[in-house]
Parts: sequence; C-alpha cells; structure tokens
Amino acid sequence: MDDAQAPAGGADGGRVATGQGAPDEPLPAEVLAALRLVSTATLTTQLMARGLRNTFLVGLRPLNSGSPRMVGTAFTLRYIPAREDLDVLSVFRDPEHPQRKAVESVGPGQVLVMDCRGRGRAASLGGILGTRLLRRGAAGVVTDGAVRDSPTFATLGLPAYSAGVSGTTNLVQHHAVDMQVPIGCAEVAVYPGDVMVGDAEGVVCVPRELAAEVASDAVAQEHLEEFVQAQIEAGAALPGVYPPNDATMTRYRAWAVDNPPPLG
Ligand SMILES: O=C([O-])CC(=O)C(=O)O
Ligand SMILES: [Mg+2]
Repeated sequence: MDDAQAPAGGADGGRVATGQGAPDEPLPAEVLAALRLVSTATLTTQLMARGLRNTFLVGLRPLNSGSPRMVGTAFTLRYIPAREDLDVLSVFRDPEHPQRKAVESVGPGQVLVMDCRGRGRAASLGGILGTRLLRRGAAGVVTDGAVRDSPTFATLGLPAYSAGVSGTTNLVQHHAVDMQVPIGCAEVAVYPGDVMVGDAEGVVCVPRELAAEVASDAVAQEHLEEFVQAQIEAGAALPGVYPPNDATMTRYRAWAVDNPPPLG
C-alpha cells in the first residue's frame, strides 16, 4: 500500500512517532518516581498548560481506597456490544478469547484499560481476572464500565478504577474484540503506551511523549503549592499569593533553600 492509500492516521491510529519507545517499553525509573508523587489534579493542570483539556477520565472511582497510587502504561482492550449468538459462556474455553488473552498479555508495570463504551449493566471483568493481573505484575486496571466481585477488589492490592459495579458477567453486554488499539475510556482517548496515573480522585491519561516533562513540572508545581498552601493556612489572602506574584515567588525561593523539592 502506498502512502496515498494508507488509512488516515496509519497503523498506529494517528499517533505521531515520539522517540519515547514502543508502547510496551517501561518508562524510565525517574519518570515513574516523579509521577508517583503528584496528584491527578496537578497533572491535569500541567496537561492543560500544554493545550490538552480532556485527560481526566470522567466518573471513575477507585475500588480499593487503601491501594497504592497507580502509575503504569496503558494496555488497551476494546469491547463492542454483545450479541446473543456469539457471546455465550463456552467462548471462555478458547484461550485466544480477547478478554482472557488480554489479561494473559498484560506485563509488569502495565495498566489494563478497557473501553466499555461507558456501559455498566454487566461487568468488564471480575476478581479472578483482577487477581491474575496482580500476579502478572500489572500496575492497575481501569474500565469505563463496571467490575464484578467488588469485595475482592476492595482488598486485592491492585489499583482498580471503574464507573460502577455489577454482578452480571461481561458476555451479557460486552464482546471483547481487540487489544492494543487506540480506545476511548470514560470520554478520554487512550493510546497503547500512554501513561495512566490514578489517585484517590480518579485517573488521568498522560500522553506518553509528554510524560517526562509533565512529571518533572508537576513535582515543581506541587512544591510551589506546598508553600502557597502554608501561606493560605496562615491567613494570607489570595491576591498575589495564588497565583503567586513576584514578591511571593521571591519568598518561595528563599523558603526552598531550606525545603528543597523531592527528587532533587
Ligand atoms: O466473568 C467474569 O467477568 C470474570 C469473573 O467473574 C472473574 O474474573 O472473577
Ligand atoms: Mg468472578
């Protein structure tokens, strides 16, 4: 196929080559460490500063408040609506079934991100598959539909986010169709290899090529905000402090001498 005939966007779905490695390559350790320190709120601000306004997955909640923050690269799974002649319980006997194959393909440090079209009448997976993801070293699981076996997820230790819970098995509403393709999840575009960060508030998708600079600037933003927060707690009014004017920045820099930011 020559360029004139190539589908719009090409095989990578329109993703521009970034020099940040293949989608299943791990992120550098220092980028992971920085992202583990910062909130999803800070990351959305850093992304907005770069023109990206639609990065926070809408309406997802953590299923296990005690689990560590989630930082990992997206391994995507796409579902389409189920059909009664195809989506019967016996399909799970086939190890090539895309849902089961996806779980057995997710690698260490990856987050399984599922596109359920925002539909949560049936679960997109349950506690056994979640446990298998944990054993495979996955960094988390995210769905814009529901999960089942939510009591298992509550104590599993795998960061997990969903739009809801449902006892009904996935085949009733969802047909797993392909993996490692660009998807929509909770109204956000997620490309394989993008960086998924989750905290108690929810999940943000950081485009992979921006992860390193966003992580470093997010740490710097939170360090400044730590200073601003202390000023507001001490009774300062907003003007000139939040956002900081030159005088506040001078005081911040003086404070930072004795209170350096984390990670150097
Ligand atoms: O049928 C499902 O959704 C899978 C399930 O319950 C589990 O993983 O425990
Ligand atoms: Mg189950």
